[in-house]
Amino acid sequence: MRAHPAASAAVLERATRPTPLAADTAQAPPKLDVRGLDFHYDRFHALKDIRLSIPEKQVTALIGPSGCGKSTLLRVFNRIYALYPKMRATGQVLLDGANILDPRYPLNRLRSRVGMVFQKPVPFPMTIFENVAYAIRHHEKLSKAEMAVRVEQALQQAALWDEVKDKLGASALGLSGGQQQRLCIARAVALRPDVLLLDEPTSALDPISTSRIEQLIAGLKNDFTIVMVTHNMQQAARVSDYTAFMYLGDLVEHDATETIFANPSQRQTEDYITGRFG
Ligand SMILES: Nc1ncnc2c1ncn2[C@@H]1O[C@H](COP(=O)(O)OP(=O)(O)OP(=O)(O)O)[C@@H](O)[C@H]1O
Repeated sequence: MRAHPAASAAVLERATRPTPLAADTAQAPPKLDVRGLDFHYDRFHALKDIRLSIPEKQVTALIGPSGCGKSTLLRVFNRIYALYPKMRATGQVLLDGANILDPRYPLNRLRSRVGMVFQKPVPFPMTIFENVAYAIRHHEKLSKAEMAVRVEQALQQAALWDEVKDKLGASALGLSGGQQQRLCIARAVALRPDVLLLDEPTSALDPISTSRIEQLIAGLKNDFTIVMVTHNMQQAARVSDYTAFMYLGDLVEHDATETIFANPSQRQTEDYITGRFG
């Protein structure tokens, strides 16, 4: 078995850090439980009978070649497709046991429980404070003092507070790309969701900002269940506890990250992580 050298180094480095044993988390009920999920863009069958258990307060990475369905799966987890009549999902995605694909599951509730951060940071054209407060106001009525505390908490959680505490009234558009992405993370965590979805959160960032976001993710999993799409296998190896490999709409293999990178059970996974395709 020939694992990707850089990814192997990252796995080795991680091995020195304490991570919960797979057996521990396997006993806990999954936070998200995907059962027989199929997804169609009109006639195109983009996800095929996906079955996947996502453990609570762990980082699960979705990897695979371009077009395999990673972003589609991530977007199903907060039902973005519901906006488009020709897209449909069948099967079940249970969040704490309740099927979020059921149209009776209120979209507002889903959006407050499952937050999403996109590839390119998209701050609103308003102040740094308002970027975070705006999201909270949509879901909760807080006093001015409570709001100030919540905004500070969210910015602290996103490791941005120290850099912006003296300019909360300045435009968010004046922040650097890496700071803007952390602001988007602050906006998402401000709602105190259970699950954070990260769609290639560092692909538009420089290496230093990328490293800050990776450190941030390692801390955020104390509070949130994280599902992350990444093209960067070293990043998956460094940051995630579990990795799911997808190919042409199928979920080929899902296991502890160490296992996927050091000893995958499927040939396609091995070929992908050793750089033979993708
Ligand atoms: N809005 C859409 N309408 C029709 N087909 C789509 C749409 N979005 C995605 N697809 C198709 O669904 C498949 C999965 O796309 P998806 O974006 O989920 O892949 P991905 O693994 O995230 O790719 P990438 O790594 O390039 O972002 C692809 O074949 C894509 O062309």
